Amino acid sequence: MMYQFSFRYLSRKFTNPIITNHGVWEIRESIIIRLIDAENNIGWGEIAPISWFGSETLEQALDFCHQLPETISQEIILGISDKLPACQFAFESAFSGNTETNFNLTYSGLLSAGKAGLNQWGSLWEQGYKTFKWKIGVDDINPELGIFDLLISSLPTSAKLRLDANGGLTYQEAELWLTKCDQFLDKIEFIEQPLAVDKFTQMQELSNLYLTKIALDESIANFTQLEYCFQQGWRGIFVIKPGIFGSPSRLREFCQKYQIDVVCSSVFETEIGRQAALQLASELSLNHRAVGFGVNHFFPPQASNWLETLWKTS
Ligand SMILES: O=C(O)CCC(=O)c1ccccc1C(=O)O
Ligand SMILES: [Mg+2]
Repeated sequence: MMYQFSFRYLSRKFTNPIITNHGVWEIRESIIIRLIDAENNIGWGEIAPISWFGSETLEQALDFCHQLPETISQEIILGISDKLPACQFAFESAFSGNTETNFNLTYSGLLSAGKAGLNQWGSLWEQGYKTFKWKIGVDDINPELGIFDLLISSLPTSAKLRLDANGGLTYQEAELWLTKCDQFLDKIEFIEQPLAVDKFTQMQELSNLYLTKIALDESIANFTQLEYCFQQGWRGIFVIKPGIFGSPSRLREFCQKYQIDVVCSSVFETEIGRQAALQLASELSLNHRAVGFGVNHFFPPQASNWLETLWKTS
């Protein structure tokens, strides 16, 4: 099978910059790809790398697209290097051929870091969100623990909260957070990536010492890392970002074989990457945990004809 290939660069501004332990993220850049087969069927894909998470950079993805010929084969797609996981995802999912849009999923709403998160969950709750995620490890631990107290006591009893440290805590800070969370077991779903990627053994230790569940995220950003952590005996939660993880078929195979406890999450993609990622999420979310695909992160919202408009520009 041969495809005509074209691509466009896209950049969008976050309504509220995303603040994590890695710094401030204001603009989401990505690449939309289009593949057309011999019968004129069109497949769309999105390359949305996050290099600080371990994927390729946007520049590397652009270089890859620029060096491809205008007509590409299935072999080229299946042969994309593991060093370009966001590209693997985009090209492989462009022709996954699924048009389902009504996934049987529940969604987690992302709150801003710091005090700003305190007055955001209410409107999300009214929209039906029951699970929220709040970034920690952004400010000093004491003020953050103070804001946490306010947040956890204001949330309704049936709400669930996830804390995401993006690998930014020390071992001692993680112990303080886990001690705190163990007092709210009914409301805390898990702590995500408390320690840096090179602190796997310590995270395993923490998961044995505390009742609050721990989820790995940065530690399992791609297939090699996922296999490593699984082989080392990780049986906690696995946060998977399909958009940067790599080949969707290889991911599907692994999850089905080992039945791991998965939480799928967004990489702030457009509806193109989102559709493909949610399709995977609906297949992989065995425990039906809420997926981290909140909405309305961008301003202005995309017009309904944005793709058409994007392809008119060059
Ligand atoms: O998982 C979610 O709920 C939202 C997505 C999210 O938090 C995220 C999005 C882009 C990059 C990193 C992360 C993260 O989980 O750390
Ligand atoms: Mg995370």
